[in-house]
Amino acid sequence: EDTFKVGLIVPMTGGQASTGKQIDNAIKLYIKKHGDTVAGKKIEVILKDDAAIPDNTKRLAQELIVNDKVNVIAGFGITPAALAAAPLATQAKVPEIVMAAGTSIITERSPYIVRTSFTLAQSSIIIGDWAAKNGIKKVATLTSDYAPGNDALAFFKERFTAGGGEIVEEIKVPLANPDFAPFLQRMKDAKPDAMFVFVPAGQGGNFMKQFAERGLDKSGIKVIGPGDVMDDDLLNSMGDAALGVVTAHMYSAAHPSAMNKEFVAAYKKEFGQRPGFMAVGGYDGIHLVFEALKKTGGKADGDSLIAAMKGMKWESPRGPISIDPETRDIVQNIYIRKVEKVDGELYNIEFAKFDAVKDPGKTKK
Ligand SMILES: O=C(O)c1ccc(O)c(O)c1
Repeated sequence: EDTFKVGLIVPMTGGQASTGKQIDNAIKLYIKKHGDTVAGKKIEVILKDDAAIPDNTKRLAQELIVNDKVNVIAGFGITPAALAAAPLATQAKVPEIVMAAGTSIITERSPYIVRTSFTLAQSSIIIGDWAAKNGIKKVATLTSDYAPGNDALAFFKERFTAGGGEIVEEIKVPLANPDFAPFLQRMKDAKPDAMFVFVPAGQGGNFMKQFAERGLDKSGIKVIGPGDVMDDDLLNSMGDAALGVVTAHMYSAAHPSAMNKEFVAAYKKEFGQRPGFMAVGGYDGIHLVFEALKKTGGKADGDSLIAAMKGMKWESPRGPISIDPETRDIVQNIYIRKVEKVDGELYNIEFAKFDAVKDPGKTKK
């Protein structure tokens, strides 16, 4: 009666484990700072590891809803996991808070889905325009072969070619354990001005390692993309090969706001490493749940919570954000950033800002 249960389903093991760990850490940090009681209810987070396998996600969501009677389900490290839970959210009228996955269609799959992460379309249109306007003429693309990679590719390509750019090579790599080496050799031979890269969180370190091993860092081929490949939790271990990489994204650990400085310091103190963008999706996702419950005065049914979440606005470590009342998707600033060394550490330094970007990928406008 006076508990409010959050069923948190994230990958804590397997190739996407860094996503789950960042989200779990961020939620712990949020609750440490804000307490665990809202509108007279004690918030209980029940963590489940789906290893980013959608069949697991579906089974866990079902168990959490039916047995544990959770009030919301949250997390969802990859798009197929978020989609697998959508019919259950609809059927049970339980809000599904997407804290990580980034394919545009997700929020259209259930009226109970609200997203606090990002869409690939949001950042890919911006890097597409930027590339065309900044002397990049030929681009080879390398994208992870599943829904968010396809969104990143489609939205980048549309803007970059509209701006006069040419795509000279398109390579798709498998989501699980990709070996980039054979593709990187082809990239080197194709001699594009830049490589547009989308790999999900957790894979950027391996990508940059293989990039440097094949000497591409000295080939004059620039790396550009959405910011996933330069995730802050791995960036500092990539070495100088990452210097100069330009990406568009919603979060940098170097975002110069007072709130972010405090967030980064507290996260580092607690967990011994930098937060990445997945941590911020989790931090804002739990904030959304807390604030919605405050706004309903403790009414915990799905319809009241979703109504409270629509149009909500707040300041995040990433900057000002809101929930689009029409689409339930996140509206946020997208920053263009360049990897630079500051006090001996690598950071994505923001140098341009696009305010309040809505997801450009909705089929219903
Ligand atoms: O599956 C996804 O939607 C998705 C998108 C972007 C990421 O960086 C990621 O780790 C997962």
